Amino acid sequence: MKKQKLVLIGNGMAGVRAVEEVLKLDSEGFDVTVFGSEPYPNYNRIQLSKVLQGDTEIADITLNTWEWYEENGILLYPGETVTSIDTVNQTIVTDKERQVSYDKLILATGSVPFMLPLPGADKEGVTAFRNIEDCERMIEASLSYKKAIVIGGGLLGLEAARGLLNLGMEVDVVHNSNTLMDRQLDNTAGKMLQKELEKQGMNFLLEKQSAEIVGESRVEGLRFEDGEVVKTDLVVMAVGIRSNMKLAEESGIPVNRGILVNDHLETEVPNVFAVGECAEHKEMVYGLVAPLYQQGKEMAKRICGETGNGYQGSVLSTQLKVSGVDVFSAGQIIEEEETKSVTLFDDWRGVYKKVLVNDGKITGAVLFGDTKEGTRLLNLINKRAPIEEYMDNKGAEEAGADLIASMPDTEMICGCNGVTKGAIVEAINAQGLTTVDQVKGCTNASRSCGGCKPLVSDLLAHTAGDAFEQNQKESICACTSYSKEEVMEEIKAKGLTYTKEVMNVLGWSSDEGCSKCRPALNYYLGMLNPAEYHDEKESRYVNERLHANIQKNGTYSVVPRMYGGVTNADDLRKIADVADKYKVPLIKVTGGQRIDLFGVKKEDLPNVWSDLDMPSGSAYAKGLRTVKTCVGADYCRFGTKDSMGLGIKLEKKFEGLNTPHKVKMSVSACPRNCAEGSIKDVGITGLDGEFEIYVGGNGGTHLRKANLLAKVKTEEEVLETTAGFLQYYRETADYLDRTSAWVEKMGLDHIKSVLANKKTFIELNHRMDEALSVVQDGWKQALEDKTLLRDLYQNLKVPAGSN
Ligand SMILES: Cc1cc2nc3c(=O)[nH]c(=O)nc-3n(C[C@H](O)[C@H](O)[C@H](O)COP(=O)(O)OP(=O)(O)OC[C@H]3O[C@@H](n4cnc5c(N)ncnc54)[C@H](O)[C@@H]3O)c2cc1C
Ligand SMILES: NC(=O)c1ccc[n+]([C@@H]2O[C@H](COP(=O)([O-])OP(=O)(O)OC[C@H]3O[C@@H](n4cnc5c(N)ncnc54)[C@H](O)[C@@H]3O)[C@@H](O)[C@H]2O)c1
Ligand code: SF4
Ligand code: FES
Repeated sequence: MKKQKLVLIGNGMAGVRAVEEVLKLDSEGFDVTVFGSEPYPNYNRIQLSKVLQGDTEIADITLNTWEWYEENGILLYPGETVTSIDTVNQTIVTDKERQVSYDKLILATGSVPFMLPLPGADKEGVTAFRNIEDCERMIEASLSYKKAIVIGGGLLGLEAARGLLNLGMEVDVVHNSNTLMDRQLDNTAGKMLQKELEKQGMNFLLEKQSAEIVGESRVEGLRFEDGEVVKTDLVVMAVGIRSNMKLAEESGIPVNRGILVNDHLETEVPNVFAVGECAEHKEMVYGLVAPLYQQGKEMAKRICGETGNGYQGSVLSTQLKVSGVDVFSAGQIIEEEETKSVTLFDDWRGVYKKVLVNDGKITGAVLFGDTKEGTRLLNLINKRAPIEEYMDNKGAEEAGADLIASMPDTEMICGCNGVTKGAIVEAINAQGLTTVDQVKGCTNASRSCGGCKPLVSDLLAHTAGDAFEQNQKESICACTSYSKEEVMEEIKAKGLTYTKEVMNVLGWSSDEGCSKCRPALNYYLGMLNPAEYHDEKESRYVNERLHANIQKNGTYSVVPRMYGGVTNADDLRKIADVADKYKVPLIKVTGGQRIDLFGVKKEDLPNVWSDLDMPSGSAYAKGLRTVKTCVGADYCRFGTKDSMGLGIKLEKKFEGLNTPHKVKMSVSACPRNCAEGSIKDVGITGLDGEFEIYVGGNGGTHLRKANLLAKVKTEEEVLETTAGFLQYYRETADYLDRTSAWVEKMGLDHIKSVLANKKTFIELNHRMDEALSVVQDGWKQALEDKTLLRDLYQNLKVPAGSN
């Protein structure tokens, strides 16, 4: 049967989940095309709070990898915005003038942050907090500026404020009412929350009306209506969101506060659906993922021609993601005339619980300081349970009964994803799951805000018993319970030689593995057996497979190697000729002292490399990127050493080496450290008669100053110590750990003691030499292998917006 064309506008959390639901019901029925204005695959927007707070990284919040789209045959156009819909001829047009027809269209355009229309709101230093760019903007501001104001004391504002405090800024939160989170908490809980956050260092300006953002081109202060001006370098607006429905409205699809939909998420226009924050269902527009995911499930049934009761609306519950503060609320928050409540207020322990009752039925709850009962209360509110049900169980809990054991199977464990205790227990028993990650992989529980992780963990301990206890170690991914160390042991003991074999022999739960374990296994296998192992291109991330970095607009960047940042007229001429011939729109000098050609079309990549005839700079690789050097003794009057010469030697020695994550190095010829060794994975400083070797520095999001590993006398010793350090990192780090994280994990003293052991040091160097003996240049290898060339550059299914 001919496949139907399903087009999704909006590559965000609600839209992509809805597509997952469609594929679950009918994996063969649709050709799916996805447009997303943001230049990324679908990521967990919720976790941006955690990124800002320094608990996770942007790289770790991807929900659906590039490979996921590819594997499911989905055509993704990232960084491309749909600008109009012709609902009569069933076509859409994008800002790149691409026209695509559809049989079924899903609008999942989300929300736009509401920006207060204050005079001065367009100044530099004023931002929303909605997407990766906003998050990066705040992190960047924290590197140069000291003071921030967050306007809005709701969930978003408080999570942003906690993040900015963690980034070392002073933070004022400006709120227009006298209670924080006034949409989610009552006055008592709001005041307790304020006290707790003040202890953490937040300053509150309550009942304040902002009037103007003052400053020249950049924000310098915020003026209130009462005339007071508070100084600031950054203003974050977190005063709510508005449905993003402009496209729908302009295309004649009926809207109100959102795009109007019925119980099956159908708009009033045939074959056009809307889901997520852009949709309005029964006068409600939702701003949390739980209802959006429920909507997606019901919509998928209708799209796949299945029957269902349709979406019936959701009871909202919220939890603030600020560590050290437990707040939960659900359903009704404030008492009405007929409302009764069960209240506990323990000022001593800082615990407050209020359960609201109408007609003997539980209708809402507010918890502060102890939120263990949150999920249970949400379940009771959802089924409008009689208050006795809560009180009876409360007795059991107080008598010490196990909360998890006493939960019925129908009770919800993961509110975001609608996963019940019964579903998790069934998955644990049927598939022998022993880790939270595995439960996430199989059931979706804990895949969104992560708030239910402790409950999932308790449930695992209760259901899997010993197996869970033994498995407190981190498994590589949800496909297996094996840790990295165990997998490496098994590879060595059983002589395993390729990724599928490892998965097979070690009983992976999925035959194909996943985007987390495939690249990791490929790395571990190659590292353990460099001479024999055939690198599996298909197990690498897409940038590494293509030997180029995909850019926002779907084109690629090309960086030839420029050893030690030193170049010559011939190379510069070649680069200029290539730039002219392929109409390269941007030539940029990088922070690593080389030249980047931006905007190269995918189909031009092989010819560009061939014409350049220079080694690849591996700017895409988990391997040595750059060795930055200062000008050194030959030219600088402070220089004590030939920093450029040593930099070139280091780069020539380690280029092409695979490492768990990217590695950046530098060499400076005096302690003035012009090549910035204190933020490099390996930074060398030349002194009179010796070199200092610093390791584990990081200049990115998680700034880390490098530690002094060793002082040595000669260049030879620098090369050997670097080799010993890098090989030990290669052998013991988890795949995707930067040296900064690894040094913290292992401890500097431990690494020093390993390298101080002469025998171990020689063996590490020996194994490094073995690894280096087989490295190949990525571009050369691709150019020489015609099959590879064809597979990589002609068969790639993700056009990523390419022309
Ligand atoms: C920092 C932060 C923390 C949060 N924490 C929580 C939490 O703890 N719990 C919770 O439940 N929720 C939380 N949320 C809310 C949650 O992230 C949203 O409810 C959810 O992401 C909405 O999903 P969506 O798909 O409707 O919209 P979005 O995720 O915004 O996706 C819409 C996408 O469509 C794209 N788009 C729009 N128009 C077009 C067009 N014309 N063409 C192509 N693409 C287009 C947009 O660029 C966007 O990428 C948080 C939100 C933020 C910002
Ligand atoms: N943990 C979570 O669940 C979480 C975290 C972050 C964001 N979110 C979601 O993201 C969306 C945006 O969050 P939000 O906090 O911006 O929205 P919100 O509407 O929940 O809160 C905005 C707050 O700003 C206040 N406000 C409005 N105008 C103001 C003004 N002029 N001056 C000072 N204060 C003002 C409001 O009183 C309100 O308390 C919401 O849908 C929210 O549910 C959820
Ligand atoms: S690090 Fe020292 S030697 Fe090198 S350029 Fe700077 S001042 Fe000169
Ligand atoms: S409750 Fe949010 S991920 Fe489970």
